[in-house]
Amino acid sequence: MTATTEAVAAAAIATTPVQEQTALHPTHPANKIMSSLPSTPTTATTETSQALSEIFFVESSRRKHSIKIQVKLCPEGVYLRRETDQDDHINEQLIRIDDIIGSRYGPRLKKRPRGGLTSCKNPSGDATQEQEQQPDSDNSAYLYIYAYLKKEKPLRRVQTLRILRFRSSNDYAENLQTAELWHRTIRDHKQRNTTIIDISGSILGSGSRKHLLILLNPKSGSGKGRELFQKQVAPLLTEAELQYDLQITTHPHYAQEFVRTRKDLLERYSGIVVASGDGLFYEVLNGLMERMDWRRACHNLPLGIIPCGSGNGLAKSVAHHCNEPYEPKPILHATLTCIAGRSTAMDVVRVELSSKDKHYVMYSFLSVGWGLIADIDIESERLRSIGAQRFTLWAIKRLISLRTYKGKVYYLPHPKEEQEKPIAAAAASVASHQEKEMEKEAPVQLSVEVPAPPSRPISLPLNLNGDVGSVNDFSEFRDLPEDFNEESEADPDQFVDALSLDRSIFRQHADSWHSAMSRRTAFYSVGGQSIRSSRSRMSVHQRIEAANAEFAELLPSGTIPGLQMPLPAADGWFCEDGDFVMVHAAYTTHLSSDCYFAPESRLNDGIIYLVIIRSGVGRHQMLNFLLSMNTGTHLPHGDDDPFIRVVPVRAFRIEPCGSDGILVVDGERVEYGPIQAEVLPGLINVMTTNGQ
Ligand SMILES: Nc1ncnc2c1ncn2[C@@H]1O[C@H](COP(=O)(O)OP(=O)(O)OP(=O)(O)O)[C@@H](O)[C@H]1O
Repeated sequence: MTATTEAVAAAAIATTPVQEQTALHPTHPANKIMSSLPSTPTTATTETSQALSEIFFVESSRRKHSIKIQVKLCPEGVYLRRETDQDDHINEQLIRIDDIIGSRYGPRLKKRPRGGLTSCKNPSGDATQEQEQQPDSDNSAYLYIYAYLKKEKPLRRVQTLRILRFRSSNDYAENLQTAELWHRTIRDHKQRNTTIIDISGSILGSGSRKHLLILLNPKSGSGKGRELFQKQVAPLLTEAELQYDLQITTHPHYAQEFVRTRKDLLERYSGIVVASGDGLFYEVLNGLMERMDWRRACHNLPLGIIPCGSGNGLAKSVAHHCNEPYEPKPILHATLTCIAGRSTAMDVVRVELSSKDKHYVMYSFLSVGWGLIADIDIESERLRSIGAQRFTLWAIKRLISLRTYKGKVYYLPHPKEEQEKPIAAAAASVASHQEKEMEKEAPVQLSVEVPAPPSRPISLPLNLNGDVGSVNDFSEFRDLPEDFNEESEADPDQFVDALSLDRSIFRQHADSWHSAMSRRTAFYSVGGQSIRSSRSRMSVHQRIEAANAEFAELLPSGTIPGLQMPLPAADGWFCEDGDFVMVHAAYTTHLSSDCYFAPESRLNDGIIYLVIIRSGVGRHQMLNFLLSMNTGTHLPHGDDDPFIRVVPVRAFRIEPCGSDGILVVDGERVEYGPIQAEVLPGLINVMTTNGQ
């Protein structure tokens, strides 16, 4: 079939809804869009990179005149230009290729989409008999184009369906061929638009036709995960023609194990989507990090989140990053983000914890908290049945009896912060303010019965022993463990076991792991044994180097000393010692969908925002702080506030005194004790709409 303007007279366009069209005068600048496009109808071409263009007609029994619509399909999207017979009224619309999620072609859908089809006329204006035909005898082929147009003020996505009806031929197969060509062209334009080639030349994102892995926690949030998925997510995936494998978790750690052990993860999947809360995302991230090929997995498998949980801090942060709407349909909007086929690098934070004789390493993406917010989060769990009100109630309770915690907070300022504002100067200024403010705040402090703030400067560089004091050079370096015995034999299989990243082995020997990566040591030691092979001709030092090189591949190398080691002043560590109401570190903008905690944060800025609130802060100020967290106006500007400070850092360590308190990582409680964290910039990729 040759599709000419006449031949396409028997095509129809129907729209749902039509509110996207704007009335334009023929001389309106937007008309230039159309004139700059290829003008001849090219439907019959087999080269899908070319623009397709055809004239469609809309017939309405209510209208006297037929409406002619020129439709052009170009790499930029679908342009529709509508003219009435009088030719004095033109509407024009561009549906951007980014806003189109997919299309489908074939016979008319049995279930008529909302808005329905509009029957058509041919160019001569004769009413067609076919419009009255039953679907069975209809030889038209239909193309359904699914789009979600982005609108500002208020920011939203408007669901839009365009239906093109092809019936130039009496032969259904020929009409279908034309519809298929349009469908294929849309798909090609979309793929070309979303294929991301990274600096190493490899293809990321959904340019490929691999499956998506979707992990769904049926128990998350209100426990309606399955239902929400079926109703809101699956239809969009179908419209986007995305193939996916759905894994429904059956118990805690299911997702972590699945991701850790699935052998063909990289070969089969183009990305992993978590349909759940932040807890399951944490599992997936840590499962990936426990894989031997973690580096490739983190790089090649973008992670997406569809918020079915109760907190949903990451989903909100991603929406914020891409300037995408979130409420009132967070699941719809997040699904659109996951199927957009683009990704952005995101920071991960490596967290080390130590409690009694145990030592853990975990990877976090949201926050680490100690003190007030962590307490409210965890202690209010007992009121879960009353919903989100539990936070407000518990916050009031905790404000009335404001608790403080004694300990030390160390931090390594982010280089940007160091350049802009020398931290020691800032600390001195905070200290002098603090002295002045102490007098004003004194009555409130008494009434809340919290200890007075320390009278000495609160941030000072550290010496070698980790004590606050003068700066000394750090020069200690050991390259062999003291007990290293060149002649000792070890079963090479033990080496393999140690590298298998079995979680129990990993945690059991975590000390050795992190010390092998520490700057201070460069030795490899597993469970007190040194590894050697009698067959090897390598020197001890070569073997050490080789083992260390292998370690470097196995886990992201931290750059800060291990948790048991002192923090070298030469590397610029600072320390605050005293009583704290809370210390909360955040690396995404939102801790939950309504907690805009770190407004300055960016997904991949390599910065941890450390919010430190010292004892002595007034209850009224704390109340304001908590109430303004949802608008992001809770943090003081500059260094004027003597009690509340925000320090952009690369790494930090908290050493709480005593054993009574709560520590949270990504909103989940962890064992109470020393904890340190370091940002690993841009370690993973998360699905976004803009790929920036
Ligand atoms: N089938 C399951 N049954 C019970 N618990 C599960 C199951 N699957 C996963 N989990 C666990 O449930 C925990 C919480 O899940 P998730 O984070 O998805 O929901 P949430 O707590 O409601 O949301 P948020 O973390 O955003 O507050 C996870 O840490 C995970 O280990």
